[in-house]
Amino acid sequence: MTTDPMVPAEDVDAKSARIVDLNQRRADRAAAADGLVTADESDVETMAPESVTAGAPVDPPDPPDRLTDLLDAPRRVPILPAWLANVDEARAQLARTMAVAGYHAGVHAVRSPLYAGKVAWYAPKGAGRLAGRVLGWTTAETGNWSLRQDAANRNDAKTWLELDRHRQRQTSWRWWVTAAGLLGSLAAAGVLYSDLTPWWVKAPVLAGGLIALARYGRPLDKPIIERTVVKARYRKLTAELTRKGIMATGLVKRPEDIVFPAGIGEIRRDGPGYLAIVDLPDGVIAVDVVEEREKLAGGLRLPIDQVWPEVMPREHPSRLALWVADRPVSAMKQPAWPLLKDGRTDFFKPFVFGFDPRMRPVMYRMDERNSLFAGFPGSGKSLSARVVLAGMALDPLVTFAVFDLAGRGDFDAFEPLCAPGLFGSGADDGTKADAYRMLMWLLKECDTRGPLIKKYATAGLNTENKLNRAIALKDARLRPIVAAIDEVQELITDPEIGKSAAAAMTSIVKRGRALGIHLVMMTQRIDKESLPKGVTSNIAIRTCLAVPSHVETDLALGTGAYRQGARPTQFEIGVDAGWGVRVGFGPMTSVRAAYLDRAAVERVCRRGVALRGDVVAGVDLPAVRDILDDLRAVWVAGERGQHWDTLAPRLADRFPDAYSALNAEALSALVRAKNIESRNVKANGATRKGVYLADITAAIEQRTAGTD
Ligand SMILES: Nc1ncnc2c1ncn2[C@@H]1O[C@H](COP(=O)(O)OP(=O)(O)OP(=O)(O)O)[C@@H](O)[C@H]1O
Repeated sequence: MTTDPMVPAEDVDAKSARIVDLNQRRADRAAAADGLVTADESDVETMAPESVTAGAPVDPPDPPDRLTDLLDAPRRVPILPAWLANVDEARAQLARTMAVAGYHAGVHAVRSPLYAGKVAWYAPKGAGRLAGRVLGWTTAETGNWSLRQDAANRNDAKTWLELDRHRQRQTSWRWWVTAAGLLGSLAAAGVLYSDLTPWWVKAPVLAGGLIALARYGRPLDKPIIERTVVKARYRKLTAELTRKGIMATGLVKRPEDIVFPAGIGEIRRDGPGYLAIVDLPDGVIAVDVVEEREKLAGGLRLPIDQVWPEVMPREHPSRLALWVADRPVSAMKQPAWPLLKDGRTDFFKPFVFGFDPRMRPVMYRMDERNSLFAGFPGSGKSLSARVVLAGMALDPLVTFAVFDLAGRGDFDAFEPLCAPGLFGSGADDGTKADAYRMLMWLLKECDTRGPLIKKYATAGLNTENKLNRAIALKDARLRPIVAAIDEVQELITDPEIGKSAAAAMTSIVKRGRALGIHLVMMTQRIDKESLPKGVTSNIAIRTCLAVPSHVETDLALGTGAYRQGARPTQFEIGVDAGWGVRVGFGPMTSVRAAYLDRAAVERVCRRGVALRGDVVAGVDLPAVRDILDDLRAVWVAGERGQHWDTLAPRLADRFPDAYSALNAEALSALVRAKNIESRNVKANGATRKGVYLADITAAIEQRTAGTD
């Protein structure tokens, strides 16, 4: 119901109506809009605008200058600068300073012959120019001559004579000064030239004098020393600039609608850049601005790599965090990985994985999680995952299993950490079969670990039925396992073992989490076949590196990730290698893994082997099974044929080590790979897909005949 806000509701007679002169009312409203008269108060369409309270200034503040301000200042500058208070920081600062000094010394040393040539060329010119200047001053001609000339041109003899008299008065004493200066200079030169002056005074004074003369003699636009530093494009972010940038996205109509929220909206330094937090107007959400990052960067007149708009997790969707770096982030040098030279990690605690655009450390955590690294070839998946494995090498309790199905050798450094049978590198069927066998071993571990952990939990080593460090330390059978598979899509899409491998992985990521089993998977093919939902949806930590579209983003990070602001699509392969968007541990963040080259990884792995006392315990891998023999072993006498969905559980019951995750589809794929057809089988009163015993027997006989 619409009511007149100026009239109390009880006074309104719903049936009554006012007779209004419409022409007069229109004229009034137009005049009111122009601010000429106040519109009629009883006009329901006329509203007094709410009073607007201007917020506090948000630009970075100037330092307080009054004593009371200083005393009341809520934040104080630390007594020691941050880089001095922290030993690592101080060391890094010193190293940076030395590196910069070394660089400049080198650059100028190489150019020194050029500089010497320039000095030799310009110094005589400088000497001539200096002599001319001194002479001009001594004779008092400088300035006076042109004035006299002017008087002469005007035939003004009186002025000319007056000017000349003035010049003579000046020059009479100046000659004395010049003569004294000349004598002093000659004496100084004599002392300098004599044996009284050691060479180490002579040389720098002479060089300094020549350089000074050359500087005086050179044209203004021809410096002697070349510029070696091109200053980075640096912009201090202000409220005006922030508004300008956001306006450039075209999403907001009026700059004043972009509000800096009280308390947190003050633009401030944050790492090597500025951070602004803004509230966007109604109907505009932060993701929209993230989407328009290019236009935003254009509005700020900065390279895109310097502009990092972000959605703020746990805030309302219209709140945007805009971080503007001092330099393009890809050109910034990342801090070194803190575990590079020493230190240990703990499977059950976070460790540093990489750094965000603001160069803040980003942590990684292994317990109760699994990992996925997805991205296009060259995006940096293998190197990113390698940092996770390198971190785990530094926990002596961790058992390793690593399979590199690309076979490029990115993971060779981890071989000494893996038990026999748990390392493989190659794009061949043998390596795939070994990786599959490793999955069977993990399934077996899932079966045996549960009851053991339960026993320790009841004994008071944990309040939940989950593996913790105390239990892992107590029982060698319960050491945490980190199992990595690079190019996992090769295994998942294998026509023979792919289906059962995917089923095994689904089971492992679901069950192994609480049992201290962490699967790390890497893939460059991001589609439904290579990344089955059953596997990915159960993986907690997912990192999506450079990908071409929102489809891959959502497949890798989970449905809706793109809508929530994940933009791995903006990373460029090559320049941005190693950058990815990560979800699953802390808020969604852009992170670049610490850069560890092959030598660094090898050093870390050697430390890992030493931490394990140079001993890597063997594991009890399940026997290699033959599916046809096993099917025969579970066949019930009298059956001609049987359905896949009956045979799969039979196999799982009889040989749990190998088949506990097997489903009908995976079994069918395994058997079809042996050239046996999947056929309609009538059994137990129903017809479904399955296999006939005769076909199995024939295939076995054929195989035996072939090997004889
Ligand atoms: N964190 C990083 N920092 C700097 N450079 C990196 C980083 N990660 C990767 N790179 C660079 O990117 C290159 C490719 O990395 P990587 O081999 O990990 O890519 P990939 O995605 O695994 O490729 P592929 O799918 O072909 O195996 C590396 O050789 C390295 O030069």
